[in-house]
Amino acid sequence: MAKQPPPPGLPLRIKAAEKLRDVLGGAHFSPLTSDDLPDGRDRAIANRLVTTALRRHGQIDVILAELLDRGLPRKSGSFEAVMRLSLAQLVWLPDLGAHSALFLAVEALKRDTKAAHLTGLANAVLRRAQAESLRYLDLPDHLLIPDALKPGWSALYGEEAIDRFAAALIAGASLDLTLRDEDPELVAALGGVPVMADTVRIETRDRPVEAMPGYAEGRFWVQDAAAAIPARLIDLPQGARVLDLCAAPGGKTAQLAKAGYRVTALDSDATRLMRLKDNIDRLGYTAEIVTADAANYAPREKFDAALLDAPCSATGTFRRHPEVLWRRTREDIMGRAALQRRLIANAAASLNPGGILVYCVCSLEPEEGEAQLPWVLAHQTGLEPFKIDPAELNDLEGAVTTDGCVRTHPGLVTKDGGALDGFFVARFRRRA
Ligand SMILES: C[S@@+](CC[C@H](N)C(=O)[O-])C[C@H]1O[C@@H](n2cnc3c(N)ncnc32)[C@H](O)[C@@H]1O
Repeated sequence: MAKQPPPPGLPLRIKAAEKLRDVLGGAHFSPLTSDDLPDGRDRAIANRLVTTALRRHGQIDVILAELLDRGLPRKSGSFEAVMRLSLAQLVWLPDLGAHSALFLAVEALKRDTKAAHLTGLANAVLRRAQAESLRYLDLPDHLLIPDALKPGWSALYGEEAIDRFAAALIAGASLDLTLRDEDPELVAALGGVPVMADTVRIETRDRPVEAMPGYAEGRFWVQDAAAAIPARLIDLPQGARVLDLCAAPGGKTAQLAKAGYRVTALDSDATRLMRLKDNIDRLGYTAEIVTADAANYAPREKFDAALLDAPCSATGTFRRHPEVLWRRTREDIMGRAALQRRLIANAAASLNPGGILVYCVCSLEPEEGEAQLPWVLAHQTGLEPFKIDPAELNDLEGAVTTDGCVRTHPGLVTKDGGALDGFFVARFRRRA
């Protein structure tokens, strides 16, 4: 007998569950691509399911705790991922229909040998969730932010920050591009809106970045508006030697090359450096590429400036990577803050007298940002603060702190009315 084709919608459900399961297991989230699901409509639905389940993670935790008396069954394959997708669909994606949330969950579990015995449980739980979906829709948004992050955020960004950041999480991020040249024609072809300096924003797009006009010709690169700020805070004559530390995949390397500097791009990850090389080749820029640990790199010739985009908790990127919120522990953040201090010390040692150091992290955590300033002043006596003037950032009000650092977060509004990733930037000068 001929093999039955799978029910419509099942292949995309299984792909979505595999993706979510990987992320729950520790992988970095990236949307499903045409290699995963060639059909654009299927891919869009699968990505909506996964991103909604990730953004609503904290609320889905509450629902699962209420509906699974004995918690999640252990060693149950794709069960958790399949349930989270269907709960996201039942409560927040009503246009996808309730029937498929139940039916396809059961069908997906039947095909997973580790979870096939749980179809009865899944069916019962999802039926109860369907009956309660209007009540779940009213779950408070503050549940979207883990308790571990709330005190630091309320103290630094104000009491209402939790609600504002939760709203930014649900809204997600637009696509920000940095332009290689002033390029009004391209901006019009892309349907972009100027955000600040050479950053334009694309609110809706109908194709992958690689298929957008101008990509193949290297006329832009993808970079959040906030991530584009640090490189602009180095203002030196063309030809100055600039060290880009923790450089891959090269967004800031490209900006430094665009400014006319002789750039050395350093990263410890050789694979990520291959991506950097592809990116700057596509854009027509050049840079010396070095694979090394930034904590002990000792250049033969010192630099006029260094940009240190240090590894961090990345909580500032939660609109694109909601999973970072649920991964970070206090210990983890403190460990990264200690590494950042080692990297700052070594970056300072690679500068000529008078050389500029820009330190930045895509983190919202004060330990990785604001608290690094007094530490530098106390322990890196060879560095002095080189305060950022609000006039240097006149297209983003409210981003420069009283200490002369830059602090962006998803509650700040850009001139197009949009939001930004969370970044902290401090600038120093090596004493002569
Ligand atoms: C936030 S990403 C950098 C993004 C990049 N600056 C850009 O604008 O495209 C952090 C980078 O730090 C690198 N990294 C982490 N630890 C490092 C170390 N000890 N030395 C050098 N690079 C490191 C990672 O491989 C990663 O590429």
